[in-house]
Amino acid sequence: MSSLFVNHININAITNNEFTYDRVKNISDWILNRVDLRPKIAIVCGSGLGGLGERVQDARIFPYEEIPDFPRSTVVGHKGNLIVGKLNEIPVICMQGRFHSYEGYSNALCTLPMKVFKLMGVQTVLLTCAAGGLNQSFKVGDIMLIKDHVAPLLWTLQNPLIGHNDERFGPRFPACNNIYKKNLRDIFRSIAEEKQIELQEGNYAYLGGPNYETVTELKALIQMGGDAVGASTANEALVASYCGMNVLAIALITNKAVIEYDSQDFPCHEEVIQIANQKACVLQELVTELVKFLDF
Ligand SMILES: O=P(O)(O)O[C@@H]1C[C@H](O)[C@@H](CO)O1
Ligand code: HPA
Repeated sequence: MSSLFVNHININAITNNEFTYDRVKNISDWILNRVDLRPKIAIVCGSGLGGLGERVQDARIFPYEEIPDFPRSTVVGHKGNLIVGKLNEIPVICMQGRFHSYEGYSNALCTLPMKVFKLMGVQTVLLTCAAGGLNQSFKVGDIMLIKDHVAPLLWTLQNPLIGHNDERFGPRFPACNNIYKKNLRDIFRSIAEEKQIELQEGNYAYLGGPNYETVTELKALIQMGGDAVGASTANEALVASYCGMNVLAIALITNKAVIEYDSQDFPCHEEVIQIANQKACVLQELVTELVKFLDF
């Protein structure tokens, strides 16, 4: 077993057979037994966006390596802490760092936290990520509300719902035409308007990474309806929605995808982190306000 991984989970398991109800319940109970709060909102912090976790008050911080059967964060800009506490007085559980398939994790494992949230009683999942802008009208630093996704990787055996289906999580054949809830997007938009923060809305194209995309791939993603491209979020949104939780997802445009052949511009993770750090406070402000409206 690689040193990156803890406990008994086979991280190469492609299907969700590895992540049985009992195993997920064990993780959920482990967390619930250590906190008094019962958060109904979960927040996932994307690359460079973990600062949100520092806003959580009365925080109980669990490094991922302490949580049984939990993977570890290996990416720069992802601290690897699960935080339970209050944001703007509202109980939340916050992932300071997520799991990506390019880290060597199957998508079933990348999305395991969504099932843990479900068994903890979470009702709304708020996903954040860094993404490259495909839409030519987007600027670096823009915030994009995700309306829908296109996810070629999830058309393959990397779909996290493949394998035995336990109906206690969700249905065998979940509908996916309404994952990113309009009412939540409307709330988020009105908060942004009130704060006079410009907001974009569009579709997130998901690929597995770790390489950035070729020009032809980027053109194909645009043809498919993508407005921004990234290596996370769609897999989590799929599983959260399958589990019956409400999903709101926000992408910070950290770079413009380079869509010209022979360009000497190149995307890089350092730039992604740098822009995310610069713009994180705007996103944090919006999310901090938002949670007040999500604690139904
Ligand atoms: O976790 P997110 O989706 O925010 O991370 C993005 C996508 C890649 O993991 C990485 C590329 O720089 O940042
Ligand atoms: N492509 C893929 N993932 C990303 C990008 C990108 O341009 N920017 C941030 N995450």
